[in-house]
Amino acid sequence: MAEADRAHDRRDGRQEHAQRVPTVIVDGLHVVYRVNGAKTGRGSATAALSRILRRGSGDAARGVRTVHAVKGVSFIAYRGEAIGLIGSNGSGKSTLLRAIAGLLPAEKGRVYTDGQPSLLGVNAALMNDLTGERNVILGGLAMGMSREEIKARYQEIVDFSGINEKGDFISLPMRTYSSGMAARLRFSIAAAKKHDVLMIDEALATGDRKFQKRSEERIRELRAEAGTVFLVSHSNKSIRDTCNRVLWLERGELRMDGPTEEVLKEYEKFTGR
Ligand SMILES: Nc1ncnc2c1ncn2[C@@H]1O[C@H](COP(=O)(O)OP(=O)(O)OP(=O)(O)O)[C@@H](O)[C@H]1O
Repeated sequence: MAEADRAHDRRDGRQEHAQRVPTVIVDGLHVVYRVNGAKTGRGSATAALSRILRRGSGDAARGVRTVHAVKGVSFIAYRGEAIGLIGSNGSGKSTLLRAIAGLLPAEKGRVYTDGQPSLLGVNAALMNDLTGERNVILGGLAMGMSREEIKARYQEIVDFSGINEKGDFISLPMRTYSSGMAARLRFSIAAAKKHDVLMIDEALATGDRKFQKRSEERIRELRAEAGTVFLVSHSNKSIRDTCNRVLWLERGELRMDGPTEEVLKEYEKFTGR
């Protein structure tokens, strides 16, 4: 090939690259949980001793049960995408997100990410005995924001959460909040920062309708800011309103991956809704 052609190809490649930047690559991922002492009637000291003395080193010999939660999942997520994760209870959605966030090891296969993905609700290391106010600072610092950045965005975070709509709750310890209020504050803190990859697990289901609308709006903004958003939800409406692409998991396997409407149509046929 002539040098000019090669240069042209390189330019084309760069253009393509500029248009679709991968943020998460999941390649043949398997995740297996190991549960110790899962069988009943094995809690006694003698049973434990005989387990220790038993020969063999396999999981079964050690009395460990395994749950194969994610089975050979592969996909590439790009910048600017909002990807919904759907599937029946126990299909592996949360497990997949936790593995992408680096919180669970891969049994087989690989996960490549651009930067550190933020998993909402886990990465926000909030403390129940501290006030909402202190938690905004703590959560902000935990996400890598500077004190100045947090100060500048503090009011916006509190306003977005709506915690103070019914009185001065932000100066009370978080343990006095309802689960919905706590979830709203967590979402507001996480959403205050620009994320390369933001993963939200059912967060929208906890707030009331007004807050859901606000958070859906924020997800659209985060997407526009060129990050990638993953959303696990059992609400097909939330998925429709916020996501442009959907991954459908069933029994740990990726059953379908495509545009929201196409996948939801098949999923609704499957669930009979
Ligand atoms: N900590 C754990 N230890 C052992 N098994 C687990 C653990 N967490 C989840 N599992 C199992 O892994 C499988 C996938 O669970 P996961 O929570 O990822 O599903 P999900 O699709 O998020 O479900 P849901 O819609 O009910 O939240 C299930 O069979 C579940 O029992």
